Amino acid sequence: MSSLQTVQTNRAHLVSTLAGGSVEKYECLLDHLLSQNVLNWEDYEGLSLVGQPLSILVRNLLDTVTCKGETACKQFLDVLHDVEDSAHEVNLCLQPPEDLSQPSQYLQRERPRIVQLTHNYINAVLQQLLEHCCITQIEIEHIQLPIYSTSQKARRLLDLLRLKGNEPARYFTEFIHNLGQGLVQVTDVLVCLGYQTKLKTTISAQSKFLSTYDGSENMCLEDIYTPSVLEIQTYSSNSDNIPGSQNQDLLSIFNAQGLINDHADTVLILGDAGGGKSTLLQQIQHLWANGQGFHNFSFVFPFSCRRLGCINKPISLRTLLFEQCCWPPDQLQDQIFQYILDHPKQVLITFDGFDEFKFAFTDDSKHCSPTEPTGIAGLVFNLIQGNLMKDCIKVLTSRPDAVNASLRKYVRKEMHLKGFSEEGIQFFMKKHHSNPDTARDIISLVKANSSLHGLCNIPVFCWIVSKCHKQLIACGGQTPQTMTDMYVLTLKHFLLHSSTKMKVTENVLSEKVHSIRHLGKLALNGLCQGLYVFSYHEIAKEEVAEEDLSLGFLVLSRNFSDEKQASLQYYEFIHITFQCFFAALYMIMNDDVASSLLHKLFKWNRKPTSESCGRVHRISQLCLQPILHRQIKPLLHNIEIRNLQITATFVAGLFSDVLYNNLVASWQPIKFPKKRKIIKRCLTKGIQKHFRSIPPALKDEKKSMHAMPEFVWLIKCIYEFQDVTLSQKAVQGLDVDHLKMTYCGISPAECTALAYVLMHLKRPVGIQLDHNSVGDIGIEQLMPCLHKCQAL
Ligand SMILES: Nc1ncnc2c1ncn2[C@@H]1O[C@H](COP(=O)(O)OP(=O)(O)OP(=O)(O)O)[C@@H](O)[C@H]1O
Repeated sequence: MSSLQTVQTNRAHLVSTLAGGSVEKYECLLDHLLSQNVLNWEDYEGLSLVGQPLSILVRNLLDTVTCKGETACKQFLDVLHDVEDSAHEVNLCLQPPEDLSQPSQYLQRERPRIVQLTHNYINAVLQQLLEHCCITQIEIEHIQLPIYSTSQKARRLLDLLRLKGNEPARYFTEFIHNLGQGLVQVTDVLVCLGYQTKLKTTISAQSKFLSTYDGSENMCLEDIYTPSVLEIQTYSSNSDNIPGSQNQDLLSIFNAQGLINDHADTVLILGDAGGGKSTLLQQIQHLWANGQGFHNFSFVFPFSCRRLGCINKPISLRTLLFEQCCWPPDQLQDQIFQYILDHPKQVLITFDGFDEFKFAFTDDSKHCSPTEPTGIAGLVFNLIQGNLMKDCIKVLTSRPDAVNASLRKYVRKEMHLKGFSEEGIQFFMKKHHSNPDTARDIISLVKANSSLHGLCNIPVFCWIVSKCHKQLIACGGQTPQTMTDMYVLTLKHFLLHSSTKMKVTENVLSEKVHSIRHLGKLALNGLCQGLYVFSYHEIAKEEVAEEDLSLGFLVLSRNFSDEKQASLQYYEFIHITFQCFFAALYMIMNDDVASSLLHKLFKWNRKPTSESCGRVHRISQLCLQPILHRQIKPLLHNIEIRNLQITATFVAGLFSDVLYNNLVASWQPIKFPKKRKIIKRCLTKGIQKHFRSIPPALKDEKKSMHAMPEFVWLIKCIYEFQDVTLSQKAVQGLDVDHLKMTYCGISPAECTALAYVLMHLKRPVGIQLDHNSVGDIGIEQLMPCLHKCQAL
């Protein structure tokens, strides 16, 4: 009997078997018939109408096949036989594409196998195609309709690709084929795509909101993110034309411009406190996780050095990635980890806040095994060096001070984050306030007030100004001059808003003195012990009550608090600078804090003492342990230098006339006048010591002084103190013709302070400010001292 006759005589049987079977089986049959050209697309479309009863579709199929004659019927019977046979065991071996100029034909020929191969991972596949702009989100939504089974979704995808032209089909063909020459690699990658989807979901949720906003404001990153000025550090001797030093976008972090060391994998991003380093990383992670950028990375593993520092047991790379970022299904762990190791170029690892890591970088010990556990410091350092995950890009952010020369050997590229430009400030204000009138008022306020303007290029200050705009506008002419003024303003803002009962006219500082004291003690003890995250028990021990927590300065640590139970929650200050601010408040308001301690605050030694070397070990043990109630005095040495400087700057600022009077009226601390005198003396002596170290001029040469960053810090403290006589006194001993301040990390805020002090110079000097980020706003800040500049 011919095949045609077989089909015709067995029609009733075929209809009842096929129509009584599953839709999946019928559609699988169609896939095979299409792939073998028994059916053409027109036939296929007519035979795969959704919503039609299966019996009608089967009858139509038999009609179509019989109309096509003997050969078609034979192929039909063979295919039917194959489909029946392979119901449990499908041959998934894809044939390689011979001719990529005809990708649609390949996809049609391999259709049954592609459907089988991809349907379990269809979400991940669709995501991959979206990221490569092969399909759109709306198309995905159509494919993902809940009426379709996963196989049907895979078929809808293939149907769509046929209509989308050559490029998407070619990408998909390559994608499917490049996965490997066989089943194992194909599933490897698809399994990894599943893991990628999970990782993206986790990171998307983690990066959605800005972490350091107080609890009352749930600010979405994408609603507020403002591009900051990012510059490539080239260390070119020619300061007039530094190639690539201009503002860069986020993609430039990964391109080849400005490479210092081709063989290294670590990109270093430096920036000052509150300059936006964490936010920048968060934006990269957010864009990646939401398929909006950085598509060349299959996996992004974000780490906070603050959190890593608290891992005090040996850990392997594998555990680090899976435990800290995203846990894969148990049975797939080996496969996924092997894929990660085999494809390091597809992996991005970010380490945020290296200055908080508490371990100084060293390349002493080599660790190359991805599965053997080792100490967390060794693991991170070996990743940075490329002994682990060579060729995988690591992005490390840090405040400048924490990076030593031995780390620099492994830096591929160094970039500096310089905060907001003029346009950035305005952009931020407009994003922060949906009411255009409010945004306009704040922008005019900032523009009209030079010192405010100078501060606002640092994002965290921009946020403060924006948040406290009502008080600022109400201040009238008396807007904040210094960084400390800004923090006091924020303090009052938070205190006022924490209680609905409090009236603006009441002295909030005096009302809430106990809360400030509790938070201050916690902050200072924390700084002294390198603690930035506090357990519920530590908080309770420092007598920080619910009422103090409700002020909003301490927020739940996103990294640590997974549990719902109060006793398992961890808190951190909304920003590290606020921890420094509260520590400073505590030092000046508390008569128990000895005045001699203030001397120490301003006389720290840059070289590590034997005690501070030992800190590395001690702190790792202390991390997340209850705070020990020790004397504050001996531990002051242990404060990380940058934080110590910020705290000292706040201490100086709290003694400015305006704040001094305000705080005396609120708290009446007995030792206040004495402490003020000490600070004044420390600052004068500090700067004079600096001048005394200037070597005498060589014969026929001008006498010049090369300022160190500490000089700029002292000037900043003097500015914060806001005392004209102190400024005059500070520079009266400066007898130079040329003041070189290159590489001193000077931004507009420092320019304001420099102008405030240098305007009292007895005679004009030449000032050299290359390799800082002065910019137009900085020059504007320098105006008051320009008459003392022979050359700038
Ligand atoms: N690009 C940005 N767009 C909008 N807001 C920003 C941006 N960068 C920073 N901010 C604001 O400034 C705050 C501080 O920024 P961030 O924590 O990123 O600074 P940082 O450089 O990591 O500081 P630190 O070194 O002290 O940890 C953020 O919480 C946010 O409010």
